[in-house]
Amino acid sequence: MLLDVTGLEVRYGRLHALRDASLSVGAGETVGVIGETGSGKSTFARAVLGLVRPSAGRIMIDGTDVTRFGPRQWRALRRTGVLQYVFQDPLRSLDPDLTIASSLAEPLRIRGVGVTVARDRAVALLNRVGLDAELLDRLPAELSGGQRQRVAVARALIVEPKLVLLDEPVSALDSANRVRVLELLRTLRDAGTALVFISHDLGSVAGVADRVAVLHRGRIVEQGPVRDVIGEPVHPYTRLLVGSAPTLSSAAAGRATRASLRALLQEEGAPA
Ligand SMILES: Nc1ncnc2c1ncn2[C@@H]1O[C@H](COP(=O)(O)OP(=O)(O)OP(=O)(O)O)[C@@H](O)[C@H]1O
Repeated sequence: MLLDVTGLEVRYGRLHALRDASLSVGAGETVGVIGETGSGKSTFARAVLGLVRPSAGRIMIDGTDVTRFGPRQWRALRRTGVLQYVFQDPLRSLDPDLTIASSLAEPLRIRGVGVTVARDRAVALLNRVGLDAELLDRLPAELSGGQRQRVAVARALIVEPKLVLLDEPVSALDSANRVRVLELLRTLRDAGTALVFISHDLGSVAGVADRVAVLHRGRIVEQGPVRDVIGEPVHPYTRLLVGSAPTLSSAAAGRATRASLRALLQEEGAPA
């Protein structure tokens, strides 16, 4: 397993942002994590990246138990490049003061790769994400949002990671750019890179993921192959999600059904 999370719990003070969350991702697999705002998606990403400490559970990355890693161990693990990430806002993944060429080359330069080779590799990666080499000398602010997000994906790929974690990678994009980035993610998946694709939008995830996990109030309430989860959603929250996305399934629910599912969720709703 490239990522093996078991019984993960994260608290912010008295708030349980994640409870007993278990998820594993094998080599070359794409797993979607979906849930509405506040369900704990970003907390899950932050825990896997070592940015927040779990209060219980275990996180294994490529066979290494990272649960109790300190900052120095995390830095060392990040340097191996096994795991890379892309955030919703590409400006968070890209240094605004660095040209695209420098941003792309930086992860390689840190690993001792020479300037010329790093630049050649940057050009190759830009091509791979469908961008022209003429963007190399621009700053992130001089690119469109979709171009920036593709640069962020290229930067994550330049060290040839086994696993890429993407937190809402298409949410800030218009529909044309969303389609482009989703196509790119499919290409990556087909090339054997394992992806964790976090999103509030079941529709975006469904076209890319092999499996999907549904987060609701900090718990994974359902997970399985995309086709099964969409075709036969079991948990009321998943049924509501699927029912609200009529293009995905014949299980599209009418307004009355959606209202009764919401009522059911409210009833079962222990405070998170
Ligand atoms: N640093 C923090 N301190 C305290 N509470 C936090 C912190 N970060 C997140 N939370 C709370 O934890 C819960 C889960 O937040 P999280 O950001 O993981 O949700 P999310 O599903 O990613 O939501 P969104 O889609 O809006 O980003 C929310 O109730 C949020 O208010």
